[in-house]
Amino acid sequence: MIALGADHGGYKLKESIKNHLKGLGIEYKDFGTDSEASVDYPQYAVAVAHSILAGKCTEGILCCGTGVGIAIAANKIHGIRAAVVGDCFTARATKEHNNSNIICLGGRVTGEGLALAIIDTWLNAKFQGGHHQKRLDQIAALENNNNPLLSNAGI
Ligand SMILES: O=C(CO)[C@H](O)[C@H](O)[C@H](O)COP(=O)(O)O
Repeated sequence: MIALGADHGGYKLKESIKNHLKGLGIEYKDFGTDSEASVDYPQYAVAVAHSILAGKCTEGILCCGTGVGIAIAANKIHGIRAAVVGDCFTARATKEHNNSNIICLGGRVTGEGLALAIIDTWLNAKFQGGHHQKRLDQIAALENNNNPLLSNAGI
C-alpha cells in the first residue's frame, strides 16, 4: 500500500499519480489534500510518514510545489528517509543506496511524464544493503542527541 499526500502545489500531480497507480493495479491510500485550495504541507507529510511507521503503508509519495518543503517536514520524523527527486537516476539511487521510504516531487517543477517515470523507477528499485546499511545506521543514530558523530563534529 502506497501512501500519498500533497499540498495545493502538488495536488494535480498527486491526482495523476493516483490514476497511474490505479492503472498498474498498485493499491494506495490518499491522505489529501483534496483540491487546489491553499493548505499547509507539514500535516500531509506527517500523515504519510506515520502511516509508514505504523506499518499501514509500505512507502510514500509526497508532492508540493517543489517537493522540498514537504520533504523537510517528513525528514523531521524519526525513521523517515524522504528524498526530493527530479530525475530517474536519482530515483533509482535513492532506493538502492538510501532505502528512501518516501519520494517527494515538485508539482510546479516536474512534468507529469517524467514524474510518473521517476515513480516507476523508484518503486521497482531495491535497496542494495551491504555498505549502504552502515551509513543508514549512522543517519538513524543522528536521531539520538548523544550520537558520537555529533560530538566529534568539532562544533
Ligand atoms: O514548501 C514548498 C517549497 O519548498 C512547496 O513548494 C509549497 O508547495 C509552496 O511553498 C506553496 O506556496 P504557496 O505560495 O502557498 O502556494
